[in-house]
Amino acid sequence: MSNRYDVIIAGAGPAGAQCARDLAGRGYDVVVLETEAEDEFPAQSNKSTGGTFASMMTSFGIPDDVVMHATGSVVLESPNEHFIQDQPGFVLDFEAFKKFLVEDGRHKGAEYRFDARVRDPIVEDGDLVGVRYNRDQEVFGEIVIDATGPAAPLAKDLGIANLDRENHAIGIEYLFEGVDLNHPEFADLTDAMMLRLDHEYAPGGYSWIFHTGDDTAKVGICYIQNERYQENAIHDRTVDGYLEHWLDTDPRFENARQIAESPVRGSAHVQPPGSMSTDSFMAIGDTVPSVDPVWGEGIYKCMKSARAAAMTADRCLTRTKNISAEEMGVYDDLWNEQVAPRQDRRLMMTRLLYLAPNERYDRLMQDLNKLSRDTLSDINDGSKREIVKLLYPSDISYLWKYWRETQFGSVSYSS
Ligand SMILES: Cc1cc2nc3c(=O)[nH]c(=O)nc-3n(C[C@H](O)[C@H](O)[C@H](O)COP(=O)(O)OP(=O)(O)OC[C@H]3O[C@@H](n4cnc5c(N)ncnc54)[C@H](O)[C@@H]3O)c2cc1C
Repeated sequence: MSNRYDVIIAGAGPAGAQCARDLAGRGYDVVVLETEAEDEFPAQSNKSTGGTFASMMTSFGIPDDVVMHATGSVVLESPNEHFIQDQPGFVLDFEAFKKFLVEDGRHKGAEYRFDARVRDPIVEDGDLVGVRYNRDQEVFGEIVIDATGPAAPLAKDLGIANLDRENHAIGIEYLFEGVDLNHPEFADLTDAMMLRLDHEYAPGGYSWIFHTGDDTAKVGICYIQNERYQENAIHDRTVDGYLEHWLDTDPRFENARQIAESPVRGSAHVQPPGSMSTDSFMAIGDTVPSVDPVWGEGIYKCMKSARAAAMTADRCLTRTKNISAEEMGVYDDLWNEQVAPRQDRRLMMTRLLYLAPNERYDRLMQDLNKLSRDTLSDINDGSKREIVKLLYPSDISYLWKYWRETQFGSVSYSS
């Protein structure tokens, strides 16, 4: 087995595995190091609801057989209102999706090493030349890519990722059967992906029901964990406690039974990305935080960042033959232009959304019902003009709260 590659990728999540597909497809020697054992893969990393849209499926050639259920609409719920947008989507079997990406990458020539927990970068004479994994195993390469999600061991070591605990969002989800998807008190969730803004069930975040066929659905919640976002939270109630509370009090779950044994758990960071590359190094996927305010499309973003990294590696290894920080910086440019344009505004929308009280969510749904489909898509893309249309003078208090949040963090002023 060779121990020298063009590109070393840490992590076989959607980002790492997609990047390997792209690079191997272009003829590069690429190795992916994944901490989980192959016979269990994906175990703990099987952490996503897998809701996505046609653009992701077609852009990355994802086959229908990893789709658990095709949906026809997205529903947004607040405590007393809802908004329905017709939009074809797909709830992926996340395990099958991850396995497909690995197999397809292998087919194209990528090498995978499972049971390989990446520890730190190997730096010689100031140059990054490889990666150390497990106890003392080493692998060498021209370019190293961290795609380990929030773990980010390489990016952290190289001072690239500055993932802040204050911006940490956690999530939990179960698969249920016996869910009443067309309850008279709520919107019809048959063939829908539903996101609910309601601090009773997800203080400082949102909860969801994604239909997965018949009377089954993925049901989960996620929220930002810091004090400011937890103003509406009940002391000592854990994320599991909130999900239980939702299940106990929402009539749609009266006859619901959990199907899968263990819950899906995961986390992400809601914060600006900062720098994403340095000499012969790039950070991709959830190692770099990026959030969509309305739909939360993590998968599409991380696949696009994988493609941007593959394009950059191709350019640096073949065209410019230069892997300096300046050349690798092309990746940062592509990320800001193509992966998550106008990230600052999208981030602001996301944070404002989670800070607003329940009554404001009801009004938001009423307003969304009056807007055109294009307007909503523009809002999700961070259009200032369209965002302003949704704001009221009374929102000044949340804007103020948001400003203080971004200036001072949450714990320093918990009055
Ligand atoms: C509960 C939940 C629900 C979600 N639902 C949706 C959704 O419906 N739609 C959507 O688009 N997005 C969703 N997301 C977000 C989406 O899942 C992520 O954005 C996406 O999985 C990120 O992919 P990634 O490859 O960057 O990282 P990850 O998926 O985190 O993959 C990282 C990989 O690296 C491996 N790894 C970690 N540490 C090491 C190490 N030291 N060495 C080697 N390997 C390592 C892990 O085992 C894993 O395989 C959800 C996230 C959560 C937590």
